[in-house]
Amino acid sequence: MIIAVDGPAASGKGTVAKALARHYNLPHLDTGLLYRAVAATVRRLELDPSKEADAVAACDFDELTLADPVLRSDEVGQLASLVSAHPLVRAALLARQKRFAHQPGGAVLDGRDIGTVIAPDADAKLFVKATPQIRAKRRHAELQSHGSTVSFDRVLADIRARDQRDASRSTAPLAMADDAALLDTSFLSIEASVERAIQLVEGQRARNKVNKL
Ligand SMILES: Nc1ncnc2c1ncn2[C@@H]1O[C@H](COP(=O)(O)OP(=O)(O)O)[C@@H](O)[C@H]1O
Ligand SMILES: Nc1ccn([C@@H]2O[C@H](COP(=O)(O)OP(=O)(O)O)[C@@H](O)[C@H]2O)c(=O)n1
Repeated sequence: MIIAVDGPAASGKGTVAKALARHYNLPHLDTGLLYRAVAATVRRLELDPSKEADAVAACDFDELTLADPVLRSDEVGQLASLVSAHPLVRAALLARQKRFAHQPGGAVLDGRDIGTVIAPDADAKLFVKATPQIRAKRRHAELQSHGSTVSFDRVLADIRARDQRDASRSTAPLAMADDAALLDTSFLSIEASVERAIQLVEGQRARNKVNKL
């Protein structure tokens, strides 16, 4: 079974995707980490994130970069949203994500374009959302817990800028797939979000079975 989980920054998609992977015993890929690794590599090599060729060169990043805590920073998140808008960067990361999604037994992936581009054939698709204020509050708390001193206003402004850039780019913009189920986590605890996500996946699986009859 392939489960696609998409949504904007700090909506809770990673939390839900990890919990679904545990529940269904499936491997999980946080695709945002790939774009963050490209961004961190651009920064380390002092390349220009606005130049497509520079960003493409960084797609050949060292695998160890994926475990670097710097990937979680607000700055790298912003840079990731810049480099991810280049069509050739998306193309360079496409095969790896498609392979992960279509491995035997299935997988759970979270990102921006899983249900629309990486796995349009997914058995279940969720689009996770929450208000910008709530997402900024969660991300701010998360960054603080990792020692960051970034202000709440800065995090909120960055989230809004990233939402705008991710939704308006021409290649694979952040968008809810027509056949995705919406999960608004604004007023749900993590436990309630996960419970609802499992219900939605089960609903989609039941619908698929009926459609196959
Ligand atoms: N429903 C929720 N209620 C409160 N906090 C949440 C909820 N879902 C996620 N979080 C917290 O918000 C932060 C961002 O969640 P995460 O799943 O990483 O978001 P995303 O993958 O969409 O960026 C994390 O610190 C996470 O623990
Ligand atoms: N499938 C994906 C995943 C991430 N991204 C980009 O990578 C950036 C960082 O993604 P992320 O999922 O790590 O960010 P958060 O939602 O965790 O804040 C996003 O702002 C997107 O620009 C993308 O374009 N497509």
